[in-house]
Amino acid sequence: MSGQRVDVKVVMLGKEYVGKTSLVERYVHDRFLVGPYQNTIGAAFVAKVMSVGDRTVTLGIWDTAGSERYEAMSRIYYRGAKAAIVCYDLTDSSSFERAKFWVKELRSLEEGCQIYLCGTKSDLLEEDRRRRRVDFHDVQDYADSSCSSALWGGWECKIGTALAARARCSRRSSWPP
Ligand SMILES: Nc1nc2c(ncn2[C@@H]2O[C@H](COP(=O)(O)OP(=O)(O)OP(=O)(O)O)[C@@H](O)[C@H]2O)c(=O)[nH]1
Repeated sequence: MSGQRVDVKVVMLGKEYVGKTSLVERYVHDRFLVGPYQNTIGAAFVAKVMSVGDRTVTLGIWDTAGSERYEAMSRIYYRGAKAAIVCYDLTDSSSFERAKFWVKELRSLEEGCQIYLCGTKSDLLEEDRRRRRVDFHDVQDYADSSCSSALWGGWECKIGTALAARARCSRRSSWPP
C-alpha cells in the first residue's frame, strides 16, 4: 500500500468488465479511460483526499479484479474496509448475481462495512432502454434489504456522495472510525 495515511478504506467489488476501474478513474482523476479494455490483475490502490465538512479525509480505494480467477485475492482486499462499492452492469444480469454474491459475503464477514450497490453503464440505457437486463425494482428491493444504499449511474456515478454520507455518519457516532 502507499505510505499515505488512510482514514477510510474502500473496496471496489464486482464482476469483470462492469466498469470498476473506470469509475475510480472518473472519480479520482476526473478522466475517462481510453483505449482497449484492460482487465485488472490482482488489485490496484489509489488514494483520494476529500473534504467532509471541516475535515480532510483520505480514502484508500482498492480496485479489485473482477475475474473469478482472483476471487481469493479480493477477499484480502475487502478485509477491514469501511465501505464497499459493489458494482454491476445494468446491461448484464449475471453481473447483478455476482454483486449479490459479494454483498452476501460482506454481510457475513465484514460487519463494519457499509455496502453500496452501484449500477454502471446507464449511458447504454439512455441510448436504448431495451438493453436493460437488471430490473430497477429488483435492485431497489434488494438494496433496501441488504445494502446501505443503491447508486445509479455510469460515468457520472458519484462514488463520493455515498462515501461522504458514510463519513458524516461516522462523524456523528465515532470519528475517525
Ligand atoms: N458505455 C460504457 N462503458 C463503460 C462504462 N464503464 C466502463 N465501461 C467500459 O467497460 C469496459 C470495462 O471497464 P473496466 O473499468 O475496465 O471494468 P472493470 O470492472 O474494472 O474490469 P476488471 O478489471 O476486469 O474487473 C471498458 O471497455 C470500459 O470502457 C460506462 O459507464 N459506460
